[in-house]
Amino acid sequence: MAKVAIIGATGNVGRYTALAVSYIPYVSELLLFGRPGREEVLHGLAYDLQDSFAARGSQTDVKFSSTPKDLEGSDIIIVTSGVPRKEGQDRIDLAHENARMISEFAAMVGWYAPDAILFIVSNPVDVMTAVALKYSGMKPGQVIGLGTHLDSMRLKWNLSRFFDVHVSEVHTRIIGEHGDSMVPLWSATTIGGISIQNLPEFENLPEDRIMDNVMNAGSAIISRIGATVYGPGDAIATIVRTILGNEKRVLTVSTFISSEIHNIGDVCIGTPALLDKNGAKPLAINISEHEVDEFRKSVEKVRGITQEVIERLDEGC
Ligand SMILES: NC(=O)c1ccc[n+]([C@@H]2O[C@H](COP(=O)([O-])OP(=O)(O)OC[C@H]3O[C@@H](n4cnc5c(N)ncnc54)[C@H](O)[C@@H]3O)[C@@H](O)[C@H]2O)c1
Ligand SMILES: O=C(O)C[C@H](O)C(=O)O
Repeated sequence: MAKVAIIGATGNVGRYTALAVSYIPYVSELLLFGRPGREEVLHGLAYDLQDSFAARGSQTDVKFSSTPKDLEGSDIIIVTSGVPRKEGQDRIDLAHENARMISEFAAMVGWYAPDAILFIVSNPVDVMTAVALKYSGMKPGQVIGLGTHLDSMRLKWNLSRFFDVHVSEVHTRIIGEHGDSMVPLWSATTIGGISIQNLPEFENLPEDRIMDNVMNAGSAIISRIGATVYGPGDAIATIVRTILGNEKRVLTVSTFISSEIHNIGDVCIGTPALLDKNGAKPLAINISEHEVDEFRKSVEKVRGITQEVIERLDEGC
């Protein structure tokens, strides 16, 4: 049985993530963690979750804390703390502001729970995953970000509607930045196990319109309700369940790649990775020439911003 901690549990994503994660059968303890001064809110949230557990007959223990030592013994620590973007902002605009708090939380996790899996959600998630990797001192496979898993799910949904098939019949993935330079892998997309390019409907597929929907999903939700909540929370819970259950599924998370995809790497970015109880192992894959070019651009963008953010942090700015 496992202990899962959520740093940033009082936020929009943190709250729903707590509920979604509590449905995973391997979770015996849920720790809601926040900064000092947030104890009353954390306490209220713990009470409310307890009521939910009572209502559904769950034995999961829910605790709250702002004391770093309480992170000890966690199997997974999810970080959802950070400033979210507002309408009109890009996720990248949050980089410098969120990097400082992520570096501090990562150092705390590296100290108190060095064997845990550290799972970053805060945006820009690829850059924050690299910051967390550096400042936690943990091994690359132990530090993951939500990456393009949610984007891949958004594409899956759009394709299931276009082909009019059950969503579980669609296998697809998006790699690269969780942002404007994301790359859909049409070469790795199948419907009912058949390559999408071999289906007659493929020639009418409105690729640009679908990718527009996927890329703008976050801002379309934020402009209407202020935050994305259920999509990220359930995407996070899938990844947590995969890791705790040692399920060895291949999901597209942000993780450090050295040269796995066509010799491109030295960055934390969304890439297909095998997930088990030890964390993420990026897969070496071959993709089409066009996809390689687009992925290289995405990597260069994310690597550049990551370097700038880490330099500023190292200078203490
Ligand atoms: N990767 C993804 O797909 C994805 C999806 C949704 C949200 N996010 C990101 O997750 C983060 C949280 O989003 P949200 O909608 O829950 O925001 P929110 O404002 O509702 O919650 C923010 C949380 O961070 C904490 N926090 C804020 N400033 C802090 C500081 N200086 N020190 C410590 N903790 C601090 C708050 O107390 C709160 O718990 C944002 O960065 C958002 O962009 C990422
Ligand atoms: O779009 C955002 O800023 C939130 C998140 O990254 C998302 O894609 O839902």
